[in-house]
Amino acid sequence: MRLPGRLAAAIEILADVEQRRRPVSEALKAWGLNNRFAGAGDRAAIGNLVYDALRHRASFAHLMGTDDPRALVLAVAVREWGETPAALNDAFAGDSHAPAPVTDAEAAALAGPLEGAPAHVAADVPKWLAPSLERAFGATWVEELAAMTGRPSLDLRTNLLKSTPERVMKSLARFSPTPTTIAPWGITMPAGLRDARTPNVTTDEGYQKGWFEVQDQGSQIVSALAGAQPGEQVLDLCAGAGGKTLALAAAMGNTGQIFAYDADRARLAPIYDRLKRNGVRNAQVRAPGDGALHDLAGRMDRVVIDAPCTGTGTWRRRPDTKWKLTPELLAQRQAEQAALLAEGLSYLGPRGTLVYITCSILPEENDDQIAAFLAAHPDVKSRPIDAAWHHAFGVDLPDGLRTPGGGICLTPLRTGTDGFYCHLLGRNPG
Ligand SMILES: C[S@@+](CC[C@H](N)C(=O)[O-])C[C@H]1O[C@@H](n2cnc3c(N)ncnc32)[C@H](O)[C@@H]1O
Repeated sequence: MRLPGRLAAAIEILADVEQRRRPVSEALKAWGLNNRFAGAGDRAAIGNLVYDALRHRASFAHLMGTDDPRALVLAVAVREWGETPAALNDAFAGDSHAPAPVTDAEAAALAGPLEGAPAHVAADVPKWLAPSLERAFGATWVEELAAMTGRPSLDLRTNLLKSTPERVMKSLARFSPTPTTIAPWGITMPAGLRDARTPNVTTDEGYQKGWFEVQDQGSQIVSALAGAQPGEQVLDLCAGAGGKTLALAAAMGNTGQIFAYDADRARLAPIYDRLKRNGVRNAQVRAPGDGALHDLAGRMDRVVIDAPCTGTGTWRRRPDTKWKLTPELLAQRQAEQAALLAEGLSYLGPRGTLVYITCSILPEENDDQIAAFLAAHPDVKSRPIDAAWHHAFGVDLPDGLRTPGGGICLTPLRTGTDGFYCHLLGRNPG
C-alpha cells in the first residue's frame, strides 16, 4: 500500500473506533483481518497514523475546526509526518484508494498556527483534567502534557538472573539498542518517525531464553526504588502479569520469597509462563480466593502496591484512554487505591516498607491518596525517597522529580519515561 491508501485506512479505522466505541487495538486488528492484502509494514504505518491522531486529537481538532477522522488524519500527515497538501494531492491523484483531495479550506487550516488555543488544547488533554494537571506540574503543565503526545521508546530490562546488558545488546545489535539513562540494566530503542515499525524483539532468541523483558524504563525505575533485598519476604499485592514481580525477583537474586497476588485471575494468568522463562524460583503465585493471603498478615518485609489507576502516565502508548477517562472512573480508582493501601498495611511487618506505585500523573491518585492514608494512620510515615534513589542508582535524586508530598513523579519530559509515581512508607521512619 502507498501513503494514500494508508491514510484512507486510518480514516476508516478512526471512524470505526468512534461509531462502535471499541478500543483502537481491536479496531486495528479487525481492519487487518478484513484486509488481508495489507502487510505488516502497512498495518504498522496505519497504526502509527491512528495513534498519532489520537495523541493530538484536541489540538488537531482545534486547527481543523472539526474532530472528524479525515481532518485528524490529514493533520497527522502534514503536521507530524511532514507532508504538504500539494504533495498529498499529487499522490492522491493517481491512486484509486486515496481519500478525496485536500480542499483549499483544509489546506489553509492545516497551515494555521495553534497560538491562542486554550491551554487544555495546547496540552492535548480533556478540559476537565486541566486543573488537576496544573496542580501536578504548575507552570510547566502544558509542556509536560505536550511531551506526552510523543511516541514512546521501546525499553527492555535485562534479566540479571540469566544475562547481562552487554549480551542482550549484542543479541539485538540489528536494532541499534543503547543503554537507558537511569535504570542500570535497561536498554532502549528510540521510537522512529512516520511509518517506522517497533522492533519485534520478542521473536529474538534472547527473549525466548529469558535474557530480557519488555519494560518501560519508568517501570524499571520504580521497581528498583521498591528496594527489595535478597532474602526478604515480599508481597506483590497487584502483580497482574508480573512485570514488577520479575524485576523484584532479579533484584533479590532469586532468594527470599515473593508472594505474587492479583484479584483478577485473567490478569494474573500470564505470570506463570513469564516466571518460568525468566528463571524465577523465589516467587509463589497466590491465586485470588477467600483467605488467599491470610497467613501473610503482619509478616512482610515489603509490600508492593502497583495500584490500579487511570493510566494517565501511559497516554503515549494508549492515547485513546486519554479521551475516555471520566471523573467517575477516576473516583472509582481512588476508592480502590485507598482500600489497597489499608489492606497492604495489614500484611506489613513492624519494620517493613510499603511501596505505593501508580502509572498516573494525577495528584488525586498520588500525593493526595498518600496524604489521606497518612492522616488515617498516624503511626505510618513517609520514608525518604532521595535515600532510596541513592541506594538504587548510586547517584543523587535529580532535581524536579520529588513531589510536594514526598514521593517522586517520572514523566516523558523529565525522564523520557512513561509517567510513574512512587512513594515509600513505613511504621518506623527512616
Ligand atoms: C497496574 S496493574 C498491575 C501491573 C503489574 N504489577 C505489572 O507490573 O505488570 C494493577 C493490578 O491491580 C489489580 N487489582 C485491582 N484491585 C485489586 C485488589 N483489590 N487486590 C489485588 N489486586 C487488585 C488489577 O487486576 C491489576 O492487575
